[in-house]
Amino acid sequence: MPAFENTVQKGSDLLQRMTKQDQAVVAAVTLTAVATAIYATRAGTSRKRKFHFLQNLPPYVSADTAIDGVTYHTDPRKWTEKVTEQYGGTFRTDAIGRETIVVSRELAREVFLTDGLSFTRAVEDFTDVLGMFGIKDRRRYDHSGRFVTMNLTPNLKNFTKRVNVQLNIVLDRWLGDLKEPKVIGHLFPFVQSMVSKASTCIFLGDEMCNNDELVASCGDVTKDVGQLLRRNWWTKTFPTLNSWYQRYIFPNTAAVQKHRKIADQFIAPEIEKRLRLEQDATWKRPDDLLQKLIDAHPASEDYGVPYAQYIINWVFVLVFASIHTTTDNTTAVLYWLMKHPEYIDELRKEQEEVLEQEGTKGSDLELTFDAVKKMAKLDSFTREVLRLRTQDIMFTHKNISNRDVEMSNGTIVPPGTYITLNTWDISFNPDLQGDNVDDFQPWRFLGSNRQAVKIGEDHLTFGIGKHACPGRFFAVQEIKTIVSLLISKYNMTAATEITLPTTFRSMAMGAVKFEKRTA
Ligand code: HEM
Repeated sequence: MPAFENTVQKGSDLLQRMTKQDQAVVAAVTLTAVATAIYATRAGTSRKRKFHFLQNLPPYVSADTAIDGVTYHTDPRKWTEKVTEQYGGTFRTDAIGRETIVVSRELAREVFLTDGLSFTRAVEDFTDVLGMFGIKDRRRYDHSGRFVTMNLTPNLKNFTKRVNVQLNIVLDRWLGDLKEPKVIGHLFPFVQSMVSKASTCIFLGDEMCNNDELVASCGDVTKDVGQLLRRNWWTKTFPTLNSWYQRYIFPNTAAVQKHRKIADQFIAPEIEKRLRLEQDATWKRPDDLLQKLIDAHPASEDYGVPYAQYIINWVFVLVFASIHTTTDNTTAVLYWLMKHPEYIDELRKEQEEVLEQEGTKGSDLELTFDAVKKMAKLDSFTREVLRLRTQDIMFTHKNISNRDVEMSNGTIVPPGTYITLNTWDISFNPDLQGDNVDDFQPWRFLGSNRQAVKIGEDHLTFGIGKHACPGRFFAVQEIKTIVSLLISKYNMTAATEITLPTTFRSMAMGAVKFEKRTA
């Protein structure tokens, strides 16, 4: 018997003689050895990259490097500012948890528009929400942008009415008739219940948005799935294992299965019901995105998974893109307002004037689509908050091609590596944003034709280019409607100190007191 086969045979005999516990120990040791080898190889590669003078790479600045007393972790905005002053616009860092090249504002458009550089694929490398939710063949959902542009945005006028009805239901539940003032400890859950109820109404229809379990699931699912990663710190340490784990292990965890089960229980029968009713010529098609998804994807075609599953996956593609992002930004706008309550009166005055002009004052539905659109001060306020939130480095893209991508300033992005935008250089640049960039100036964009939905190199919250967020019209409309409703109905004041976030990834904090407005 040749030596190799001999060794394999001996190994196999040995394994068979072992107890179950011994076999488990051998398996664990082997797995650890493989993982350590992968990690060591990656760490070696990353160390090699740090010899930038040998490879003509930009300088490397670790997130732990203190510059004038600040590290990325203690003050991301200041750190980015200091690094930019010291090293220029282009540098490399590990501040996003993996090594990336960071480039300045001149390259913003190019990063978003260059073929081979992908924002979505970079996001997936860090948090593969769709994969974790068990959506495997994700290229089938690549036309989500087109779907939203064709089916959500053109119907905003009609949808705003229904959004309003749902928002009022949630307000009644949380605040009732407010005989006594009420303090809400953190605004996020309150805002999330409004956004998820309103979005469920538009996505799944008027009937299903009365199902509290389903609405709560749509609200919580993004956070619950995201938290799986945070709880498993080691997935960050071993990036290769991370992707594998996200796709094959997380979909089976209780947190994900809970949301899948709720969707199967409530959405699947509704899809089947609608398919049956399609045969009935007198049936009135519901006006919601679920119906538009069914219409756009004929049940007779093969989608690789059962039809109801496919449509449910689509619903969750939309839920993941919209509910958490809108909640997060609405919460931010409200906290900025609590930090600067001196602007509430001006916003209320604008509201009164617009409602007078629109002739809706005092009616059941005061805040129509047109009324909310006309609130220019509120729009500028919203955009100013979005500017101040994009304050350090963001929008990591990955080179998904198999060749080097050369940027116009000569920076090389090797295949499989990351390039990130220096958003401090964009959001705090006087040429792009005007004077006093460090200050909160809510009317900064008033009368300038730079609305919150107007994307460009000076406003990157929604991306730019062919994949720019198609849901931004709905999102901004929702943010403005929620703020308008709250300031018109309640007197809101800070009940504790309000702290504003220092990075896009962190959140404002503070309790807010609500009192019923009498006038
Ligand atoms: C304030 C809330 C929101 C923020 C900050 C936001 C931000 C973004 C960003 C940065 C992108 C990627 C852009 C790019 O790749 O260049 C994106 C894509 C997308 N967003 Fe939003 N979004 C928000 C709300 C929504 C809403 C309400 C929807 C509605 C369903 C939505 C649907 C989508 C879709 C479908 C895409 C993928 C577009 C494509 O790949 O072509 N988003 N969003």
